Amino acid sequence: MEGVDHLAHERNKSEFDVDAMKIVWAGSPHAFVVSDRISKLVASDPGFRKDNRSTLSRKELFKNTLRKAAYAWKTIIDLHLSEEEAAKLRFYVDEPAFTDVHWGMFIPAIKGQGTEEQQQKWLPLAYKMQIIGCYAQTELGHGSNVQGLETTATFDPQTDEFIIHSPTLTSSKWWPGGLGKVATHAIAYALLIVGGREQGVHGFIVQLRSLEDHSPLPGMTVGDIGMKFGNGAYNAMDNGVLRFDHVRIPRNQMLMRVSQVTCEGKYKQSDVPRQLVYGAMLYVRQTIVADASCALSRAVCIATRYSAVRRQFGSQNGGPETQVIDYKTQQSRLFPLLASAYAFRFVGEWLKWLYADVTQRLQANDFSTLPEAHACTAGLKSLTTTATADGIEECRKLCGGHGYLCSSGLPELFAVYVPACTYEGENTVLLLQVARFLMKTVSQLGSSKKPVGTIAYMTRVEHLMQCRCGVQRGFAELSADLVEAAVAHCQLLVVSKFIEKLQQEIPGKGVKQQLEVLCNIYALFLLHKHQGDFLSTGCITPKHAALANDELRSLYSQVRPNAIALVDAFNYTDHYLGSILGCYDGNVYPKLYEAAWKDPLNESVVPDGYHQYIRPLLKQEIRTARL
Ligand SMILES: CCCCCCCCCCCCCCCCCCCCCCCC(=O)SCCNC(=O)CCNC(=O)[C@H](O)C(C)(C)COP(=O)(O)OP(=O)(O)OC[C@H]1O[C@@H](n2cnc3c(N)ncnc32)[C@H](O)[C@@H]1OP(=O)(O)O
Ligand SMILES: Cc1cc2nc3c(=O)[nH]c(=O)nc-3n(C[C@H](O)[C@H](O)[C@H](O)COP(=O)(O)OP(=O)(O)OC[C@H]3O[C@@H](n4cnc5c(N)ncnc54)[C@H](O)[C@@H]3O)c2cc1C
Repeated sequence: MEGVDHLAHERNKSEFDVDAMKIVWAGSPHAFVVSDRISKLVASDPGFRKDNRSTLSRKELFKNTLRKAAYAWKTIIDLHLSEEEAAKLRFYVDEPAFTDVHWGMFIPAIKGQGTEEQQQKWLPLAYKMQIIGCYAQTELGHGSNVQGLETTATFDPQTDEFIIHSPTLTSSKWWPGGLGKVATHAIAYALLIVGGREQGVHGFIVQLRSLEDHSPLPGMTVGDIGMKFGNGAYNAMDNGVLRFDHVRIPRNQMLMRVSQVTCEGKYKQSDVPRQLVYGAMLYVRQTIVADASCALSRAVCIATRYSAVRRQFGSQNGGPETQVIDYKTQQSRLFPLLASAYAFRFVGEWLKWLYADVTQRLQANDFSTLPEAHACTAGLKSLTTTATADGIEECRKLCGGHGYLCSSGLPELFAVYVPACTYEGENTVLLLQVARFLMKTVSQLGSSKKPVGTIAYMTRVEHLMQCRCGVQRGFAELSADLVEAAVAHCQLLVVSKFIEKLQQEIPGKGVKQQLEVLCNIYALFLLHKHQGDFLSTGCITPKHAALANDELRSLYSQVRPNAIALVDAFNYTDHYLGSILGCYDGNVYPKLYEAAWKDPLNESVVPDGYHQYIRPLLKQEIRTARL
């Protein structure tokens, strides 16, 4: 039935002020207003239609993405959108594109690693999109091991230029988004060689394509690396391959905030740490954490609404069957994911603050919090993306068979999201970075250097004092256990930031109570999942473990009447959700039925290929058929 809200009875059950929760989710009343306005603008504009994406060929999809990016840019200019509004527009357009890497990596790299002069020259061009940049770090042979990159940048004092060269096949740049077909410029990372000496990996601004006709400049071999996981989805992005054949660039195109090469060929290091070369990664990892709560909440919204619509078994006296959301097993799989979405939202907010704080300090040449910021961004990126990718897949299963249809929105969401576990630092490699930071801290316990900030708790963990002398030995041997310790540290961070959020004033009837329930679910679910570790280390007794489990069940019952309202609080439009199963009005079955008839296979009753392949089979003429 058109226009009927099939979930109205669920919405009527809720015990809290949903509008107030929408503001908590958005971050502030202002953020809510902006997000709400832009989401409706995108949803109502046919130029941003996306429901036909899975039926397009790669070439059609890519061209359509180019059109959308140009149309989005025109919208941003015509409507004089602010940076905040433009970022929201990109979010609701919901299509990976070269613009992500241009704004998310190319510009931040110039800002973080370029000198004042370099910023003045390049940033205005990039802000107006008169040049389009990509971030060319990874190579065919090396991604995680950045110091192992093979591309060389050799200084030629005769001409005051660097010669950028790919000496081997494995030194080909491989993966950079936007590189394949669009970018005019790259920040290319290469091993600097000055006066015959290797000086480590540095970033260089390299023009790739002509600004007149887009043809690759001399010495560049560049193209797309091919189809990626899932139909549609991330294939809108032109991840690329690039080889340099002795390409010359002026000396002033090496990003020189961290270290400089003079025209005489002298290599000089500033007093800023070398790690600033990795600054863009710090920034992007922080945005990836914020994005995790969006992707997870989207999947959870779909699975929760559908679980309230779907009925299986349990009919009494011919009455309706049981809504699957009422099964305790469904709740025990779904509600921890709902709680995780909220938990990741708040830790993402906190990480944004931490990043702003470290950036301010770096500008004032205070580098003291950089290692902690690196550990937090790396660890939380790993934790939240792993949990989100797994969570999206769990939501697909929670929707039964219909979750496997593209029209559920979940297969595409998974395909677009899952590379987040690999890009911007492979998740295990990042956890090893956290482990290294934790072990360094342990080795310093008892010295005059007291751990502060997110590791302050370590002084309170007595048995860490006993193991501090041995921690630098056997890191590689114990790395699998150390990765688990790093995960536990990050989980503690998420829980503690959720608790800190609850210590703030939170207006709105029943809002704080709902968040307390979700916070307890998140924490107790982790305790339940890892109870073996807690029991074996004597942190809890079997009685505690049983109590935690009982409490979890009771918390799930408290969430149940509020579940639909808790996902409504994300304020997602049907356009953004892109899911028949998750549509706001819950009118799932007629929409699924109608959508099926729109599939290209249903354009004709008898399929193409019938006369060639089916009829000869049926007529036993297969031996004489021309196949
Ligand atoms: C269609 C719509 C159009 C709409 C238009 C609208 C326009 C407006 C839109 C705006 C949108 C904005 C969107 C933004 C979204 C952005 C999304 C971007 C998408 C991302 C795509 C993915 C990109 C990539 O993947 S780039 C490549 C990333 N690569 C990696 O991450 C490599 C991983 N490897 C490493 O990080 C390192 O090399 C590492 C750390 C593993 C190496 O270890 P190693 O021990 O060898 O390190 P060393 O080099 O020796 O250094 C060690 C030393 O440094 C410390 N350290 C390491 N990393 C860092 C760091 N990042 N920061 C600080 N410190 C670091 C480390 O701890 C060590 O310290 P010690 O003290 O020595 O212990
Ligand atoms: C969709 C997508 C977009 C991307 N966009 C860009 C981009 O714009 N620009 C760019 O430069 N790059 C980009 N990349 C590349 C990406 O950053 C790398 O793929 C990523 O950093 C992982 O590196 P790798 O591929 O070398 O993995 P590997 O390091 O080869 O990982 C393979 C396995 O080895 C393990 N491993 C590696 N090292 C260790 C270790 N020291 N100890 C224990 N285990 C280890 C890993 O855990 C993993 O299981 C993109 C990648 C993808 C998938």
